[in-house]
Amino acid sequence: MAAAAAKAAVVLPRPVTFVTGNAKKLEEVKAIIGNSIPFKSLKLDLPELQGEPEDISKEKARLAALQVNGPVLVEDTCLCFNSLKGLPGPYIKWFLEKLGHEGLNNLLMAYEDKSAYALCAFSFSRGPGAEPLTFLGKTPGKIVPARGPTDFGWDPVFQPDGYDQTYAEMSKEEKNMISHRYKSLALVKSHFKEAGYVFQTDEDTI
Ligand SMILES: O=c1[nH]cnc2c1ncn2[C@@H]1O[C@H](COP(=O)(O)OP(=O)(O)O)[C@@H](O)[C@H]1O
Ligand SMILES: [Mg+2]
Repeated sequence: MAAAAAKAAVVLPRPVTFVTGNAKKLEEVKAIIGNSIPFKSLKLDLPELQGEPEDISKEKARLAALQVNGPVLVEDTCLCFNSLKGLPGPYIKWFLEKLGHEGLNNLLMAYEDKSAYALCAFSFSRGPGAEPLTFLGKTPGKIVPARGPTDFGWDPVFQPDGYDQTYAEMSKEEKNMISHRYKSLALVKSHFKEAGYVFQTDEDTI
């Protein structure tokens, strides 16, 4: 009965499955969480839901947990323009695809305020039926004409506050120290630390 634990550890039946089909996101998540959370990645075709970022993220985690039948992490990224009351927000993927970097700038042509924020929502579900927890990370900045490499989404048109480089012009290490994804994952990491989840491996005989 050594130190009757204040709370029993929650045993998760396997590593957390991070559901994404986006190789660039996966690269950043790996760089940011390293070995702190045992996870594997899986590309699942989940519906792109509509609504508020937090609700979309929770619902996605519920659906993913059912499909995976185990613990899951899902992530969604929004790019929100203050002049447009937060839009394109969760719809940035389609806006970027259809309008490109120049079109995103043009959306703000009629407004003096070019400020925006990148918002990352990670949701974690322990498994089917469990209520997902959501962790939001937000980095404020502004929308600028594209500068820097064009290998990841809207990175070239987003310049975080306090920097004179766009996300795309920054080194990966630098972006990963201040990004919306970093901030959200910092909360995910502290949740895992706090909860002290135990991951059951094949060798365990429970
Ligand atoms: O950190 C980022 N920098 C730049 N673009 C990003 C970043 N994170 C996501 N994106 C892009 O923003 C959009 C967000 O959509 P979503 O989060 O649904 O991506 P996914 O479906 O590709 O995983 C996508 O076009 C994605 O490529
Ligand atoms: Mg998506």
